[in-house]
Amino acid sequence: MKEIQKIAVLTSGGDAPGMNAAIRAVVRACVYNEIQCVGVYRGFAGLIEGDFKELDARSVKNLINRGGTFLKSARSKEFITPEGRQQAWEMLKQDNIDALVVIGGDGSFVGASIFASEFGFPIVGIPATIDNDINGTDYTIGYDTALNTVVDAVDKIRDTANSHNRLFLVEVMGRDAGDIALNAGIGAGAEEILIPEQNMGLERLLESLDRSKKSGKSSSIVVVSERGQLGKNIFELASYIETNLPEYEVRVTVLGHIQRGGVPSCYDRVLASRLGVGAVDSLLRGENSVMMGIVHNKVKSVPFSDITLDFRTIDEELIRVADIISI
Ligand SMILES: Nc1ncnc2c1ncn2[C@@H]1O[C@H](COP(=O)(O)OP(=O)(O)O)[C@@H](O)[C@H]1O
Ligand SMILES: O=P(O)(O)OC[C@H]1O[C@](O)(COP(=O)(O)O)[C@@H](O)[C@@H]1O
Ligand SMILES: [Mg+2]
Repeated sequence: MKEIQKIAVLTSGGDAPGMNAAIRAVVRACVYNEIQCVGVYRGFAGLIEGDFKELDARSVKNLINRGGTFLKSARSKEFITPEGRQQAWEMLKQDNIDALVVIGGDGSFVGASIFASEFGFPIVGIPATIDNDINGTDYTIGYDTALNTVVDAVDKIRDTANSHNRLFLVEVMGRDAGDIALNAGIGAGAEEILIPEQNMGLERLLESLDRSKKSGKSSSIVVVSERGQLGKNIFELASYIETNLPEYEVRVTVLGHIQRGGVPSCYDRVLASRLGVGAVDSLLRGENSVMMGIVHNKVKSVPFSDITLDFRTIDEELIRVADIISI
């Protein structure tokens, strides 16, 4: 195996608060181990174009507290083609890069895994996405900050909902994962939480809202994951509720991309720092095609083959708690 002397790092897919802290940790772990570090701009797109920049310890100053990613991120259609990946490999070879750290989400790891096996190129992943939808790690970088952003927003919505006796439907992100909706929903005291993993059905939703009204609740918050299962978008759902339960005055708030920005929480900064150092350690141990995960608060290498499996479970205990505390 070739000794690792130069590592490249990139951020890919949807950005997440804490990505900068992860890049910083990778760069500084390289400096600590006397290895060169190269930043790749715009994820796999910049890899294909050879958009690289040498980074040293001072290049990543004043970044630990900043949201977004200073290396920028992208979703690259070209990297999905064999020609695109071949071009990326040429660029890495041309710059004498020995290994790559990919900071991104599930999609980025599918691409990284294919690339690593096609070219036998050492790659280690760092999970960063607000969605928390990656098997093999208890938490992804950015998720904690996004939860706090959602809870803060819903707290504000609660003030106005209560003043006007209204029902608010609040849409949150999460692609196909209900983690943000379920946890922020519990944290913000939502009346109902609609997640993609569970279809509660329109009838049960109406029954529940009807019960709430009769139990004396004057205002309510329903947190709806962006891919709810009820077959209606959030605006259609609002009209459906108003038609069937005319006693409710309904308003809709779509939180959107504010969930992806902002100052990373302390938890995300610490997680990003641990996983960044762990990624460089992992490459220096000779590992390849693994993601650094956090499992029971310990940093752990998880093979890409285990995390790209298409299964997701939602914690039934959380659903039960949400039901009980919204009575
Ligand atoms: N099957 C694949 N083959 C090659 N590259 C892929 C594949 N799936 C995803 N990627 C790459 O990973 C990028 C990021 O994936 P995406 O799902 O958009 O975000 P995330 O990594 O945050 O889940 C894609 O734009 C693409 O370049
Ligand atoms: O930024 P875009 O392209 O609008 O994509 C929105 C999607 O990105 C996310 O914010 C993050 O997802 P990824 O980390 O997989 O990119 C999802 O919650 C959302 O469905
Ligand atoms: Mg994803």
